[in-house]
Amino acid sequence: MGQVQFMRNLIIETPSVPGNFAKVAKAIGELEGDMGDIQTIKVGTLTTIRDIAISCSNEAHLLKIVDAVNAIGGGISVHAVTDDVLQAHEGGKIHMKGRMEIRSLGDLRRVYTPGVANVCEVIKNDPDQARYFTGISNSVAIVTDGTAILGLGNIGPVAGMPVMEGKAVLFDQFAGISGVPILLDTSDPDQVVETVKHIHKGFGGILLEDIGSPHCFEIEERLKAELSIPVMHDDQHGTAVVTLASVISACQQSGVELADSVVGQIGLGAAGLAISRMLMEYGVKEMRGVDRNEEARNRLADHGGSVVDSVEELMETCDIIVATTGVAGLIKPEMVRKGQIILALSNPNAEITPEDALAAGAAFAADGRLVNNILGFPGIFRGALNANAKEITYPMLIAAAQAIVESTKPGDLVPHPLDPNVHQNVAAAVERVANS
Ligand SMILES: NC(=O)c1ccc[n+]([C@@H]2O[C@H](COP(=O)([O-])OP(=O)(O)OC[C@H]3O[C@@H](n4cnc5c(N)ncnc54)[C@H](O)[C@@H]3O)[C@@H](O)[C@H]2O)c1
Ligand SMILES: O=C(O)C[C@H](O)C(=O)O
Ligand SMILES: [Mg+2]
Repeated sequence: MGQVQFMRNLIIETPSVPGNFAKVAKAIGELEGDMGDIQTIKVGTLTTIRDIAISCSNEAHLLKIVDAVNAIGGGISVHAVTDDVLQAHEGGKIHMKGRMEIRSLGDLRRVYTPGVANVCEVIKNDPDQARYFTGISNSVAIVTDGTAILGLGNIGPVAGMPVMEGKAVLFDQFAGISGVPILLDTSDPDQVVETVKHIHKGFGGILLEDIGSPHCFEIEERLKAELSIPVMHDDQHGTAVVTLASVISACQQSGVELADSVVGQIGLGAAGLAISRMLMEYGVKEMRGVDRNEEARNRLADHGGSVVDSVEELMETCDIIVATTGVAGLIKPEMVRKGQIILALSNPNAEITPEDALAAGAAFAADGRLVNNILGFPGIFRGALNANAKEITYPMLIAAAQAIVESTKPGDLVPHPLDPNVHQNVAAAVERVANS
């Protein structure tokens, strides 16, 4: 199947006779539609209605699938096409909720005035008490300027809000952290730094998200230096942690020594430079990189990596390939060398699909849906907040990567993102290092 960007649900009616659903599945499969969740909405005496999630390449591809299902005949028909992804976003994905219910006047007086004044006094007299008597130490600001939303580019912070809300949902579910999106209408490093400094008191940490390069580097460095709470740019370090973990697992499983491997990075922006730096810090034989932007190439060289001239040259000369360009289909199957490990991490569409990379001879291949910073940032912040850490350091990040490797089942590259153990293990490892 080609790149998956288009997700819709087909509401399909079939006569309630065994074998009819198989006909539908065959028609969809023959056109390379990828079936997801299937829900039976109604089983009637005469007909059955199912809601089938489909991933396909584009609208034209979907229409072909609909036509093919309708062409089966015998009473099988597509009733409607719905957009479950859009529906799931109606009203937004997050909501600020109280942790206490107010059922009586007594509750009201405890939660609100006059009782609350006493707590304000306690904090005024000893500001550290805010850690216990407010939610500040459990809240992380998710800050974006909208300049590098996934691989969609500079689409602005409001269009990027669904991604930020998504990160907030993940923070809540996997780490019990309140993630609060902050949308900035400036990308100027001075203004971003000033703004975040002025709002940081309400948060225990700052997650910078989808802020483009090169301004993301200056913004993160300055905020880390000026704030005494953990600051992390997810696209840099969250991604680097998960990439390091998947590279370690791939090497372990294919009997390759990472220390003897030449690793090639395609795209040296926020994610690519951080991945290169982390792999060099961990220890690889050589780190090579390519980018269409000269400044980006120079940054890799400044950090000790070697620059090559083309994607083709990189593909020819490296054992392990990581790509973070935002350009779908950049790696052609004919560029893949037998036995290579290929992590094409751009979202929403990869530089090469894992299926195509494996078919072209890769030993291991994954995309950005699998190797995703979801496995890193919730646990990293949980661990840092638990330890009351003032910053997130390299040793904390390496410990997070090792915890991901240890949580990975044999045969897999990374753990399943819904496995709660991985987030707990990452948090525990980060907390341990922060406290040491
Ligand atoms: N899987 C994950 O967890 C994860 C995490 C972070 C970013 N990403 C993905 O990585 C991509 C890049 O994100 P980013 O934040 O680093 O963006 P970025 O804009 O900072 O970096 C992209 C870099 O790719 C380079 N580039 C673009 N086209 C190129 C080409 N044809 N050849 C060589 N270089 C090229 C650009 O010059 C730039 O330096 C996005 O698609 C994003 O979704 C994935
Ligand atoms: O948001 C994701 O899925 C991962 C990453 O942060 C990205 O920008 O692609
Ligand atoms: Mg991102």
